[in-house]
Amino acid sequence: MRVLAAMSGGVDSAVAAARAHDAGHDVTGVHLALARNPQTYRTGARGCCTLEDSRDARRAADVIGIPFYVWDMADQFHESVVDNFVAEYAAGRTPNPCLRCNEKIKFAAVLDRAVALGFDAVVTGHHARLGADGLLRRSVDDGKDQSYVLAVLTRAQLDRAVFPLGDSTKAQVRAEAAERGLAVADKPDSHDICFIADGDTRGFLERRLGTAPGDIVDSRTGETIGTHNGAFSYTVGQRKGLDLRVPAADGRPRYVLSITPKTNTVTVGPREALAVDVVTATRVIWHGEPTPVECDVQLRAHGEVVRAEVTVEGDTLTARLHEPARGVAAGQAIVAYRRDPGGDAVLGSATITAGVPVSSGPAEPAVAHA
Ligand SMILES: Nc1ncnc2c1ncn2[C@@H]1O[C@H](COP(=O)(O)OP(=O)(O)OP(=O)(O)O)[C@@H](O)[C@H]1O
Repeated sequence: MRVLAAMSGGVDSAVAAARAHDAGHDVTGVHLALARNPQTYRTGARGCCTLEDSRDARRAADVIGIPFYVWDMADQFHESVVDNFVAEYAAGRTPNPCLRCNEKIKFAAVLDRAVALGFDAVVTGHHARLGADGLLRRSVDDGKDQSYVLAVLTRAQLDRAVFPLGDSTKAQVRAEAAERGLAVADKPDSHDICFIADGDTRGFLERRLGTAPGDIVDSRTGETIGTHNGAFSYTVGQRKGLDLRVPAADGRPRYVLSITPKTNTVTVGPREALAVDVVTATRVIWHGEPTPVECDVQLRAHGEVVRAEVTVEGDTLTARLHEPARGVAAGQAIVAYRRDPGGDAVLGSATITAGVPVSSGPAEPAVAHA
């Protein structure tokens, strides 16, 4: 196959490209320049957007012995990922930009351009597997598994994806990189959000959206117990960073229960009020298995899995959880997995719209738009 290896400048994608080359594919390496001002992006720790990353990717391609190009995708990245990230927070939701980048950039803009240039597939260093049945599966390395942020891909996108690392642990990948003489063998893993240089999401949102002082309200009493600089920078389930002037009567911490953009209000309550046992979601990608189906669901990146009955009707997915989950935020993905000894298989995914609090009546939106 003629394949395009997406090379971030990190160790994973360097080894993925090398393995694709060893497997006999005709591999071309491409680094995506995603930053409009690369110098403002984090250097060193990040594996995606700096000039240093671009040079690391080029050096790795040279060692492997494959042609290498840099594609400037900064405009598409900013429009599809960064602007969407800001808009989602402004609407009171909690987006996952890595998932969005996979959906709109790596396996859409990049894949489309690759196909137009005559490539058969895109190779990445994601930690995930593709089964013989075409279903996405978790990596053998639980701690590194990235199936959650890939679960949004359609069958057509998965058919043109190659993930050479899914059967390896991160430690094995690093050891192999060293054996291959790849200078990135010890490069630190990327963390946080690549376009937020200092890791301060709230500061980033305030620079984009301005500050908008408003109230933090107690769900039980309706009393204003604190203030904030913009409801948009909070997330359901959040406990830290709440500036409360009235301590809780029971002395227990309070958590964000909901965000209401229209009134710029953040509502907080005790931990037990976060528990939901029904989750609804939209923008469904489902891989065929008839529903209702008993499966595991994951409700946020690196979150725990919960057993549930999942039903898909049209573009709505409903998950009835067998035990309550907390911190379920609109805008995050719900990913359904079928247990499988060869790596749990992704049955489908959807974007969370609401969680229904345990033993409450009709669905209460996690975000009130009224
Ligand atoms: N700027 C980029 N240019 C090209 N490919 C990229 C870029 N950023 C990410 N990728 C691709 O997406 C994959 C997953 O990205 P992610 O940021 O999660 O990687 P990572 O864990 O940092 O991996 P790596 O060690 O390869 O950087 C990478 O392995 C790579 O194939």
